Amino acid sequence: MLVVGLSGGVATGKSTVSSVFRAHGVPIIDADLVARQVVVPGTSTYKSLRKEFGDEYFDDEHGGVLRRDKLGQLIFNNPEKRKILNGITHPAIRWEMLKQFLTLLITGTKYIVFDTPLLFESGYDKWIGTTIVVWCDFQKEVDRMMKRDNIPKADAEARIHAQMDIEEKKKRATIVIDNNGNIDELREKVKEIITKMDKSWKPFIFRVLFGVVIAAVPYYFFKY
Ligand SMILES: Nc1ncnc2c1ncn2[C@@H]1O[C@H](COP(=O)(O)OP(=O)(O)OP(=O)(O)O)[C@@H](O)[C@H]1O
Repeated sequence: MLVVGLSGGVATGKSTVSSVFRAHGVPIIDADLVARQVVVPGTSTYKSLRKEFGDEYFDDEHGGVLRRDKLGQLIFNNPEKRKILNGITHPAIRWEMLKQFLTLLITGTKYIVFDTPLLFESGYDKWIGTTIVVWCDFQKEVDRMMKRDNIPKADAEARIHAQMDIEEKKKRATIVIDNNGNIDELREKVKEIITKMDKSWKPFIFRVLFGVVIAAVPYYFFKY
């Protein structure tokens, strides 16, 4: 199975790109979604967070859900608290993503998209054959974020500056998608990429190699 890593800047269009893949029937492992799933009330991660950060970060009027905005504000300028938060959530996120990955591996899907904003920061890109970075000009990124999230310009700019420079991500990517045009143009670009991937032999070659490795294990086990 070929794993395609999808990343980019904040609000540069990753979700829009992944929705085109999804509509084409390609399974998506969405790191943002997983990060939300592991902190739903009742999970062990939720309980650890509540114990560590206190009740004020949970909305008991709405089922006790985590107040992500409030916690986000706390950790934005507090590296120590951010480290604690990551120490609690990251193992759970990694485990959940691994489970999803293994499930898809068994189903024999041709390729999957691994949608994660921090693909390069986390170092996962080293393990992934094909990486896609979607980008747009800084001003467009700020405007789209302000409009979508209803936040002031300074906050949008701060969120962009908190991430790895988009030029660095573009340099490391296998495929770069320019999203300075309109949404229909973006969708067309993604469809072209999907067409090329559908024709690619890479997943087939990976599958054969995987089959050889799987067959070799019992062979050597019984032989020696
Ligand atoms: N080409 C485009 N023209 C106009 N608006 C766009 C375009 N592409 C995306 N948008 C809009 O910009 C916003 C951000 O897009 P999207 O949510 O896909 O980005 P994202 O990279 O997934 O964001 P995040 O980093 O927050 O996960 C959305 O409101 C989306 O509708």
